[in-house]
Amino acid sequence: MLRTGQLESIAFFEHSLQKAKACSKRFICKVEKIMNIHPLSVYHFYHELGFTERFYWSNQENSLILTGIGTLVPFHHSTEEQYSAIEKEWKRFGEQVYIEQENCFGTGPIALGGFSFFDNYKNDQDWKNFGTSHFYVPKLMVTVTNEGTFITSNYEINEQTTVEDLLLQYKEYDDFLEKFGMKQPSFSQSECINKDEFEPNEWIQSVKEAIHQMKNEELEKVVLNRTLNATFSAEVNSTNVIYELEATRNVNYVISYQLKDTVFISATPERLISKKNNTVSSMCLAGSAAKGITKEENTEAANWLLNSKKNNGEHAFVVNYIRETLQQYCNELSIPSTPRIMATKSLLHLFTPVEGKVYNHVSLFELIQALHPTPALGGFPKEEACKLIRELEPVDRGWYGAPIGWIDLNGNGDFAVGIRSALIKENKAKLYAGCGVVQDSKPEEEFFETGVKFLPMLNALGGLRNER
Ligand SMILES: C=C(O[C@H]1C=CC=C(C(=O)O)[C@@H]1O)C(=O)O
Repeated sequence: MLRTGQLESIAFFEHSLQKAKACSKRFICKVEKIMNIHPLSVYHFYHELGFTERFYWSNQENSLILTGIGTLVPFHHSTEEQYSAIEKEWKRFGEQVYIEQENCFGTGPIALGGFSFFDNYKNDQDWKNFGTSHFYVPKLMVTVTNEGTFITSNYEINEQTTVEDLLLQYKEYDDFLEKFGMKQPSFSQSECINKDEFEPNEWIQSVKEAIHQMKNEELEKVVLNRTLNATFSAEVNSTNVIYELEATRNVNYVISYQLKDTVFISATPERLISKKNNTVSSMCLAGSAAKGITKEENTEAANWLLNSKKNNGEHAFVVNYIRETLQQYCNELSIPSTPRIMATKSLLHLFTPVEGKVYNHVSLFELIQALHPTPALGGFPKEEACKLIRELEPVDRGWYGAPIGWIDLNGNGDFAVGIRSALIKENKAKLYAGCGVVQDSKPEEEFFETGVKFLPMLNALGGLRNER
């Protein structure tokens, strides 16, 4: 399956092991271009290699699909300095890995992972595998780009490691790809047997309370989240959920991150920040309207949204915040003065793209830390809004609404905001949806909006099957 012949592989491992040992490296990375395989097959059959972690990432144009399985090195920190701690460890890893040649974008050693919404979140059972930050370098990763399909395999070595040890490991990956790389996963959706919106009346009361506080205090916007618990007749198959999300996608990202028995999955329209050399991209996404059925209804909804004072106000907090934050890191920044419409499956949003050029010393982790949470997920002012969220929300956000993505050793990468998401464990899923609350919000309308935000994920999970 792998393109490299046996002799070439022997030569590669002999050469790189010798080089790596000579400069005291602890890891070796091998990248190969291969014939097409479907990354979802690798994602689906990961346990055949005895792995318990897997990651799936695809962006809007499918210009980058990543599937990582197994952990070579984990990085996780529960301190409040998790961004700088992860960055430090990532740099250290970079110094310890032997790479034969400069790799194409999206291949080679990549760390996949994310952060929790709050630095010091409550010890929530649902999120116990995830913590405040979790990243890992996968043992095996498939990358699909416009340039083809690539396999990255990463190996840990020590003084005793022999070429035969590495070849044995390599053969295991090769056999796995030979056997499963083309095999169609069995897509079976489990039936939803119960759907329960968590404390709907209490949530509406919380929105009223937030609006009330805005009258007296300096708080101007807060984003409140609510949850829906769904139970299924059998274990939820996350391959199937990804497949459904991909088949009906019109969001920027489909992401899945599994640690042990828990999977966080998000079909999110929202990018927090991406970086390629000095170019960064972000976006302002806030202000929503439900889509209509006909084209005329959608045009009407889009016009309404573009002219809605309340939604434009909600959106402006995000634009101002992202502008003020990125200005500190960029020598060029381009943000259009008026928002446009972004359409997802069930909603229209106000959307303003952001492009910039950062100073040479600026890192992706620095930008993530500075931006998160934007007023699209926290509120404005940030501290007041976050304080109120913690007071009013009974369910921990975990990784909902937080940065999730990947980074390479050149410091390039892409981080999305984990909204329109669910946490899946066995036959249960908890879905998350939030909305911006401002002084002229109507609690029932916000309730409706969050209800619409649940739908694409609920649908992909199979929760709307009997209602279509
Ligand atoms: C907080 C969420 O959406 C954000 C992104 C787009 C529009 C939003 C809004 O109109 O309230 C939210 O700011 C969510 O989907 O959970």
